[in-house]
Amino acid sequence: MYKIALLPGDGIGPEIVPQAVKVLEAVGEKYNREFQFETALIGGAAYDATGHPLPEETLELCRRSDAILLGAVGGPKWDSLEPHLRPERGALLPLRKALGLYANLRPATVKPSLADASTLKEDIVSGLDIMIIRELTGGLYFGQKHREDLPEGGQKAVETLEYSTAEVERVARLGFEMARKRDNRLMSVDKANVLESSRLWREVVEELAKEYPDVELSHMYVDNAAMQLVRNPKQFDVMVTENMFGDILTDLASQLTGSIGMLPSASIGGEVALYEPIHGSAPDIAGQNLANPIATILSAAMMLRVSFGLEQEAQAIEAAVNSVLEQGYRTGDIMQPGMTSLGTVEMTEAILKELR
Ligand SMILES: NC(=O)c1ccc[n+]([C@@H]2O[C@H](COP(=O)([O-])OP(=O)(O)OC[C@H]3O[C@@H](n4cnc5c(N)ncnc54)[C@H](O)[C@@H]3O)[C@@H](O)[C@H]2O)c1
Ligand SMILES: CC(C)[C@H](C(=O)O)[C@@H](O)C(=O)O
Ligand SMILES: [Mg+2]
Repeated sequence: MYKIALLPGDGIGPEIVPQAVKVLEAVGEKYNREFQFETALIGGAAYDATGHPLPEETLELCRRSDAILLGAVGGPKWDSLEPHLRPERGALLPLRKALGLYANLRPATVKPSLADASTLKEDIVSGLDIMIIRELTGGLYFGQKHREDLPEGGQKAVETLEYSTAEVERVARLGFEMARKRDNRLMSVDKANVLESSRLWREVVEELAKEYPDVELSHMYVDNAAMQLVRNPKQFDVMVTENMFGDILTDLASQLTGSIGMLPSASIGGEVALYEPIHGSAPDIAGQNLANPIATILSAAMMLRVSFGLEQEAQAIEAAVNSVLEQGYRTGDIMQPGMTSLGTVEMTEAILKELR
């Protein structure tokens, strides 16, 4: 029996997480696996109910679960709260930190039938399969932050960007290990021409490379990496980068796959892993049955593979998703002429039909 903590959160979160649950239940029935779900509040929803975006009970549930599935947090309703009470800074980041989830795996793969949904030309993206590893508990996000009033009026805002050797080494090691499981190529992305933290990053990665002579290591500055992802994304296999660069590059990469609604993620490195789509709470489409549930459903598939070692079950979900897309079913974000437009729930039903 696998205990899964569900944290739907805000916006489209409470719409998409139940879709992934239905898919997990169907997989459980088919392969005779038992999943037990327990739901907790996080983000704005938790703030509204308890006065804090990350209640102690939520953290405690996560700690005694085998894996966590999160929807998304945040939205305009909570944007003017004090930073420590905001869903992003008060819940999501502290949750990742508290659980020690220092590596975030974000695979950008273009499904065979979706190559023409990309903003790029089909031949540039078809067959694309990149694994971006984003450092998740360091860098600017977790540096010191403060504000100062200036004598001449106005303020100064300060954030520090810090990385230690150990922080770089553990995530880079994961990059090398991942490269070994794939095409033996690792691209480390930094800004070593300007940032001291990136100079250290590069030195540590270079040093570690001695342990992985079979892996072809390259370095690229982040500005160039953004450009190369659009110019010729298939040059990449595994990429590893720091927190903020990874945040930005993965939203960019998601568009190569057709939509941000397609890109799942796994945050690992601690005792219990967290799975979530890379997108946010999409307030503009929330509550309208418009959200693409596939990123969350594929995050559940990653959970089966990475946390539970259920490879066959994970593949069954991925195959069902591919098959539904091949049949021409689309949510609004990946809609193309001649295809059948479905809502969040109907897309899930189509996937469930394939799965059963
Ligand atoms: N992990 C998280 O919880 C997370 C991640 C990113 C943003 N956020 C938060 O979400 C809120 C909104 O942020 P944003 O608008 O910058 O980013 P967003 O990812 O929520 O939305 C960006 C655009 O993509 C669309 N989109 C996102 N997910 C979709 C899906 N599944 N199906 C179809 N379309 C989808 C949205 O409609 C919107 O047009 C903010 O409060 C932000 O801080 C949370
Ligand atoms: C909401 C925000 C804090 C978060 C991040 O920047 O890590 C999000 O953009 C993500 O990609 O998961
Ligand atoms: Mg992001």
